[in-house]
Amino acid sequence: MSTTQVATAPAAATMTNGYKDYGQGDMAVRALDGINVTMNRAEFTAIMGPSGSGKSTLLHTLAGLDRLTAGESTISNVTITGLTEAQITDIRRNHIGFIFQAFNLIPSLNAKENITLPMDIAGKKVDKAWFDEVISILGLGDRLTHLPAELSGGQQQRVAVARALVARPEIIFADEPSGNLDSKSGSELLGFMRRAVKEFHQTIVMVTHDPTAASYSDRILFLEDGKIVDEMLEPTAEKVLDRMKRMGH
Ligand SMILES: Nc1ncnc2c1ncn2[C@@H]1O[C@H](COP(=O)(O)OP(=O)(O)OP(=O)(O)O)[C@@H](O)[C@H]1O
Repeated sequence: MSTTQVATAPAAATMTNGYKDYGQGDMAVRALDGINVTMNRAEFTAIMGPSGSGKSTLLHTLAGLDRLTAGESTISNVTITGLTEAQITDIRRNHIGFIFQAFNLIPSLNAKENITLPMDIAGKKVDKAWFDEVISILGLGDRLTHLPAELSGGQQQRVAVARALVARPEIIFADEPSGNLDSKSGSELLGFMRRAVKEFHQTIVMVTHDPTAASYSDRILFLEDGKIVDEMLEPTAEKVLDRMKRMGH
């Protein structure tokens, strides 16, 4: 290994001077307004902020689902700004996992097939021991042959989480992952995501409106009008609620 590789501890994802404008002229909206952020490996970051502050836009541009108007972003030390769509798709397949509120499970595939689908598409071999560990921790062992329609909401969400984790992506982006779940399933899911960060050194970036969900993270970034206006380390639900009250939302 060369000394340069030893000397740098690359971030899972970064954005430098990120701007995103939607629309033109009078209709133009600046959704991101000069974002500088580093998502460190093995860290769980939550993104909070009022409706329209740019949370989803930040998640989508970091994940290469949408392009910045100006600025730069990296995944796994690769600058994705300026790559072709095909190259970005390749980076997404190989380095990124997604957990969205709509689970996006394929109705005709059973749980196991849904979980391994991204790896099958990428032509990657599934690590059997790791697969078994994820399934066991998520309690999905006896549900693997079920179709999504035969699973509860919480089980479907756990399948979506397993799908994101099994490939061991560099980084997982989650948009309100516990949004549709009852509070017990939601806290189980968030507890598991936290465990994936602490025990398996997974990197997770999650958008949420929920102070309790955000309290599972290591760090919260607060967005307002497309800018990061504050950061909270080691958050608790009380601290987050208190901050939201002080800021008037
Ligand atoms: N495709 C689009 N075309 C035009 N404007 C958009 C588009 N997507 C987002 N915007 C605008 O950009 C701004 C930021 O939107 P974004 O969805 O990132 O906010 P958010 O913080 O995720 O909001 P919410 O909490 O309501 O989901 C908003 O003013 C929104 O109306």
